[in-house]
Amino acid sequence: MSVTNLPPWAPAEALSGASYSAAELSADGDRVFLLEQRELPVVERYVTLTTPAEVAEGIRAMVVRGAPAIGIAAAYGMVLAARAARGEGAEGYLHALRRAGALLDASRPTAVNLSWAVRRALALAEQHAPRDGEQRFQEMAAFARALHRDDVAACRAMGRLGAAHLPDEGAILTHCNAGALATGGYGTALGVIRAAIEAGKRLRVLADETRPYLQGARLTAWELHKDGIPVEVLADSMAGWLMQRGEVKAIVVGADRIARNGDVANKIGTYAVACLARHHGIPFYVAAPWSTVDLATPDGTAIPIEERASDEVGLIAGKRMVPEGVRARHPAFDVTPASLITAIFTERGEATPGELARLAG
Ligand SMILES: CSC[C@H]1O[C@H](OP(=O)(O)O)[C@H](O)[C@@H]1O
Repeated sequence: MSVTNLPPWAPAEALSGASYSAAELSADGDRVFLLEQRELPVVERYVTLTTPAEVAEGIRAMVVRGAPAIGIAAAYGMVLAARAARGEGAEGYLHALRRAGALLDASRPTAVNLSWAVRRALALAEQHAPRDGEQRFQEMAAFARALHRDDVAACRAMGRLGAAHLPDEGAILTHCNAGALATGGYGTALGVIRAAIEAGKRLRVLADETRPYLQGARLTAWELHKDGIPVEVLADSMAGWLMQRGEVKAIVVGADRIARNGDVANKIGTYAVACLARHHGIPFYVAAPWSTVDLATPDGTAIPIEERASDEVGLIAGKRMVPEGVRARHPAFDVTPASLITAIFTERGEATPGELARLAG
């Protein structure tokens, strides 16, 4: 693994459509570039990875995070596996891709985009295994790049749909980071906000800091400030007070897995925000690509919730905040019931949670 302070790709190569990107594949398909999100907003630094195991560790350790972004990173990890297996016959190739897929799929459990991307890569591997090694590798790279491009297009499509539901002016509350840094580019929840502002709406953003990884304070604020979009950061305890004072006009969040009945798994704290929104009669919107919808999961009780290390809560910038010997709970996600959600925006259309299956096509 190597580290650089500048995007290691030529500007024309980035599929994100921005000067930065959560994950990119080199032109030769031999390296995966991840923006080291644990060091933002202070340092913009990129890590260059060359094996599926390194990509899996980058996802587990949250170098790259965000449901669509980790799906894209996993797809790029499968490209590295296909490249390394160019000299293998069909059986050896499939064994190598299955091993890489298992590593990548095991890196984080909640975002369905990860397993969705690995499943699609393995389906392609099954289909082209008998072909020449170089041809398999190029086909896997084309698949992964198309998945990245499709995600950016999906973000822009759902952004346009959602933008119509936002007020002409006022403050929009967000939770966690569902922006370009969590996707292939442009963002889901932040894509709705970007599209609304591009359409002339005079909006500003209240970004929940979102302890303990601080995706809101460190990542959402960094993205929006870079775009010149007005943003203020809130401690997670402040949202209710600002809703009670009438300052919050709407709420838009992302998702990591949407069950068939419309229940939504998202960053821990989302459920509390949704309860407050309902109490104050404020619209609560979810924006997510169809790759986040999991029709095989009947409802939110069946969504696996990632438990992360206690010290990710107990330490802040390496400084101990919880006494030694005292455990800090760390569920990384919670589930917001469909009944608290006003509408879900996807690239296939918008739906109330109960109507989601209608978009399945
Ligand atoms: C556009 S998906 C973003 C989604 O993923 C985040 O989780 P994490 O930062 O732990 O990967 C969070 O739940 C966001 O809403």
